Amino acid sequence: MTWLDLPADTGFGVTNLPYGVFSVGGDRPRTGVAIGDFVLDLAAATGDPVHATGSLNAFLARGPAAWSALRDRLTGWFTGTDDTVAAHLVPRADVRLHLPFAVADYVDFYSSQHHASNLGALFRPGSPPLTPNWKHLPIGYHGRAGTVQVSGVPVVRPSGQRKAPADPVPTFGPSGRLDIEAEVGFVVGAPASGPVAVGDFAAHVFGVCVVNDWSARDLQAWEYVPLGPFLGKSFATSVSPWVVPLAALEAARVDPPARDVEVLPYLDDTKARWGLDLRLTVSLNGVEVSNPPFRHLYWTAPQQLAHLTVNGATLRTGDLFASGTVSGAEPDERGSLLELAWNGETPLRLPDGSTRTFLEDGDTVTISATAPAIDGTRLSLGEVTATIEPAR
Ligand SMILES: O=C(O)/C=C/C(=O)CC(=O)CC(=O)O
Ligand SMILES: [Ca+2]
Ligand SMILES: [Mg+2]
Repeated sequence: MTWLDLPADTGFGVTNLPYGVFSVGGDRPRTGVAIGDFVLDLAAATGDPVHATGSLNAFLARGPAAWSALRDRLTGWFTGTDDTVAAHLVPRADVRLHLPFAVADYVDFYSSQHHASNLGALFRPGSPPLTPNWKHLPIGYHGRAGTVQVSGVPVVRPSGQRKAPADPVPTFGPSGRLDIEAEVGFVVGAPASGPVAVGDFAAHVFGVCVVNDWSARDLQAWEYVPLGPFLGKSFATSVSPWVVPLAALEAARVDPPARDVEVLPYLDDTKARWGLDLRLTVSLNGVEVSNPPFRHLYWTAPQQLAHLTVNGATLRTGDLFASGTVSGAEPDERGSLLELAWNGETPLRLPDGSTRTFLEDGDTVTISATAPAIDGTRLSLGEVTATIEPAR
């Protein structure tokens, strides 16, 4: 129960309590917690200067005991009889949401077997869809932290080198194959000076957000051999403004899919089952085009984190690692346009009569996600949206 007047299907109920950074008018960005159609001003409600810094990092660095203490306090405030904190609620419609954390390092994985098989077929026809290493380790690459931007910030079409197989030489110009990648991001709170065992995942990772890893497929296809993605993915990565704590996702935990190849001991997750029953929705210009299911991801976030640090690489507060594109088995569960329109062979038909193979200038892409909550409702991870601006 709560004294708050919450819309029935809010998605931001008392079992969610995601953290973000907001401002009203031109005032200073500070930490807030989304609740119903409101944001609780944590700087004002707690008086703790850690929430007045304009970024979640200092709070995230405090670690899991501090995270759960504040979550308990918030739950107490919202479910008790004393409505004192009501004075610090701001209508969500009035706030501007900022990038919630300063991104330290950004890593992107490749953990959906359906996505990896589809991309293998499209990028490497004639070779087996999965590379020989795929079921032995979670493949990933280090991305560009400085170009991670919050939902709502436009994406400028990148330019670069591209060379189709039939072209004799590369040419330079705006990408003609601008794409999306629907992903889930994991935000590191507590740092680590070396390997993080799969069982220590929740001691370091604070929460999750929705990610769109924009990808220029023509730039990517020409540049990626042999070192992997570079400029085709480094121009922009968009994240949702709310970070949902892992503590809110207990009811979403499911067994990961059966693995058919034995993994090395450091990747054994039988004691840390972190499959997550998240459902993503991808909309293009307001039209739903895909519903990628997260629960089938072959590699889970604890395995990704264990792999990311197993060589001794340190972990910093604000590190972001994304799941990789989430694609399900069905054609309408794919997380990229490259897959949805199958390399341009089966264009998407939109209700206005137009078709899409890749993004056009002016297109708006929105990715949202939900998860089961402990009270039987579905909680919202919010959404990540952006509109494409012409190349400069
Ligand atoms: O298979 C390839 O060569 C390329 C794959 C991707 O572009 C996917 C990627 O960035 C990782 C992911 O999001 O799953
Ligand atoms: Ca990606
Ligand atoms: Mg990127």
